[in-house]
Amino acid sequence: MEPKATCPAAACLVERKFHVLVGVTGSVAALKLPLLVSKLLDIPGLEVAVVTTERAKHFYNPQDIPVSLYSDADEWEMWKCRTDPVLHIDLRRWADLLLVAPLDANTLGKVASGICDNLLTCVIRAWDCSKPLLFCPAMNTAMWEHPVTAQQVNQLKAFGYVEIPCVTKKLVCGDKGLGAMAEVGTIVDKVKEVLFQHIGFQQS
Ligand SMILES: CC(C)(CO)[C@@H](O)C(=O)NCCC(=O)N/C=C\S
Repeated sequence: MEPKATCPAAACLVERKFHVLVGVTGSVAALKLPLLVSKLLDIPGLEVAVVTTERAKHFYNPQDIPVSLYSDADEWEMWKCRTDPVLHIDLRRWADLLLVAPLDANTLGKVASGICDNLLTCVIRAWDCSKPLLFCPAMNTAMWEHPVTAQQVNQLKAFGYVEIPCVTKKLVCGDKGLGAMAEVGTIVDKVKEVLFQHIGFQQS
């Protein structure tokens, strides 16, 4: 995952790219994934990879995702015996920032309670909390308004994860209300903000 330096000295001279791992889950807002990845790639110095849940695959075409796209099967393809790499650990090491967009109601619940039954939730479960984790909730308004949602969003914030709040829209099912994923521009601006903070730390 890391660029191979030709020699140790060169390693410190190579300004490696800032690694953004995008997690995508089974909200209809996952149809925005190609646009989100495209806008992130417009930021100089970023390298992007995607981890998808199985349900998210219903909402985008993998041919529209021009970066590495990992799913549950990849973990099991890679690991056959004890000396093989563990994909969710490789990914948590590779990533400097994790952006879960959209975070659907199901995965919100899993993350809030530590369930890790797929590649994405395993990456999150193993996440190094010294690195930024940003999440973009997206779900039907009725789901958003259920009292468990606020409890679980607050639990993720208590972990130190950063919420990019959902917005009010006429949703695809016809309901009008909160639950729409934040606009892609808002999400990308937040990533830039965190990135510049991070670089600021590096340069200080
Ligand atoms: C899809 C998009 C981005 C179009 O603007 C917007 O409606 C949205 O974020 N919806 C997510 C909410 C959701 O998952 N609804 C599921 C049932 S209503």
